[in-house]
Amino acid sequence: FDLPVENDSMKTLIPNTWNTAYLAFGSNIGDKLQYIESAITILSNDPKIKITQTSSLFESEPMYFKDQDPFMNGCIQIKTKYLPQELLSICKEIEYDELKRVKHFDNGPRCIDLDIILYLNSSNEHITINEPNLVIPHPRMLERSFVLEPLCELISPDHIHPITAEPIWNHLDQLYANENDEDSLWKVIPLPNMNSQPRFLKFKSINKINKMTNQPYRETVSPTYLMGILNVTPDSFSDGGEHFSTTTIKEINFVKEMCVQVFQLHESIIIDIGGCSTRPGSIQATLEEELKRTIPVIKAIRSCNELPQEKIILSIDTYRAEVARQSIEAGVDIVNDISGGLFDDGMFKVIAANPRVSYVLSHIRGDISNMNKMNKYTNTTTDNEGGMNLIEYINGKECDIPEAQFMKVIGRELSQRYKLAIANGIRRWQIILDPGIGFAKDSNQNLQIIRDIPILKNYSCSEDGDKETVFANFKNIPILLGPSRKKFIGKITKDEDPVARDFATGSIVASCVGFGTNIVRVHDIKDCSKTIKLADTLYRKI
Ligand SMILES: Nc1nc2ncc(COP(=O)(O)O)nc2c(=O)[nH]1
Repeated sequence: FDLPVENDSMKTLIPNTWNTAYLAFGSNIGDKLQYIESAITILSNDPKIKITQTSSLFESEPMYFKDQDPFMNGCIQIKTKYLPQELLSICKEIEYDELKRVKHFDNGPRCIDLDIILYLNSSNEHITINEPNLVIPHPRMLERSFVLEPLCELISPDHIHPITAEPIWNHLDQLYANENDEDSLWKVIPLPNMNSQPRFLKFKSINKINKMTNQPYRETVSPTYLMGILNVTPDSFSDGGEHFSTTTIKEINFVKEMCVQVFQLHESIIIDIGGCSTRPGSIQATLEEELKRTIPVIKAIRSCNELPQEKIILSIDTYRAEVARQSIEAGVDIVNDISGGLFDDGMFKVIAANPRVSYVLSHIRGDISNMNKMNKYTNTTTDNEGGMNLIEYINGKECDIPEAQFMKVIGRELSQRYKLAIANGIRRWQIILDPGIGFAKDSNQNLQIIRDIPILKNYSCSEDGDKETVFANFKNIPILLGPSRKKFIGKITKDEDPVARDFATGSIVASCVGFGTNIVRVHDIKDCSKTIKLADTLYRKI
């Protein structure tokens, strides 16, 4: 687009005030995430820069020059006192002086690339620049899904491009409407390296047009992950503690048997180790007891060289920060916290200190003893809490249809936890969402959660008028559901005994996949590995 060289926007910059900028990053050499993390850390250590949001991480095929490794891309939102040209110098210093980038040729391989995409003054007005060494908005941003996709996670659907005068979200839809395969991206969630090899959870959705309604929609096209439950508690309602033992031999043999079954159909398995039952009304184990049950099992699994370690993703099912911390040290890759950080103020800091550990942020109300009395989800109970003037979107459009109200309330409450997690330094790319089946929901609401997964996946909200708050957008964040053997199933099938609900759980698991769930947490690993494979083939054609 043709920008006037001289324009008034630069005159609106007030010295020494906090302005907003959006930077795009990319790397396709070496440990890409290490370079990205290093660049973000250097920026955050600068007193004139505050990192306010990071996007998801995406893997994309190289544009322009094809014969090179795939890129890892994303965006960050910063507050900065640097003027645009000063910020450009900071980015170049980080690329070439700090991280030793060597430029071979245009669009060639690079360890790190930092581009200024957008720059807004302290009144949130766009600054436009057209100088030989700096053009803002970035002149090629509208042709790049690896910039627009992460950028649109951080800006509201109403955010207008200052030159085209169109919402930037619309430019992303227009780009995808071309249906070019190289525009579709893999969302990657980093896990701790193993034998210095990077590991990731990978997810992919594509934008499609419904040929009958001509309406755009997003379709999940990546395989569903199976999360197998390994409860090492004596009272977990569903498996009666069949795995609870003072030695870890039983657990190791159980894991070996699971792997044999699952790896016939799936590339990897997530094993979720639980040392403290969260059955409604259950007595909570002490911290010491939970540590004694879980840490030895994690260490035993991780030290067993008969297991294909790189294909085993370990998760700890805990709401305690100290259990999470010691479990990470012992080798878990995911912290699965049913409380969304509510039960232990220290949890978010532990997760933020480990940017390669993934975090399941779940929805709940109250605590284990009273949560099932707190299942009133009408708009009057939660909106305008603390006077916030919330604008909520589904698929980028404000939506007030009654059918969406239930999941909007869950999305709203989850978004409060999400913003707090981000404010405590957790990266968006670490987060998996779980709307909490069986936690402060009645049977019908548990069924509605499964039906409404597409609403949650497309939920976003901004606090109108408050420039300081984070725009919470759940697009591209994977959804985990844990329906296995739960009471809402038994109520329909008349199965009092949870273990008798396994066959019915299989049907529910297939439905979860059909509604777009990305990870399903199950007890009956053998049969559900087949159910998930079938459902992926049927619904995702993979
Ligand atoms: N993320 C997540 N974790 C969980 N942990 C335990 C239970 C309780 O079920 P169990 O006692 O049968 O394991 N449910 C969930 C769940 O729904 N989601």
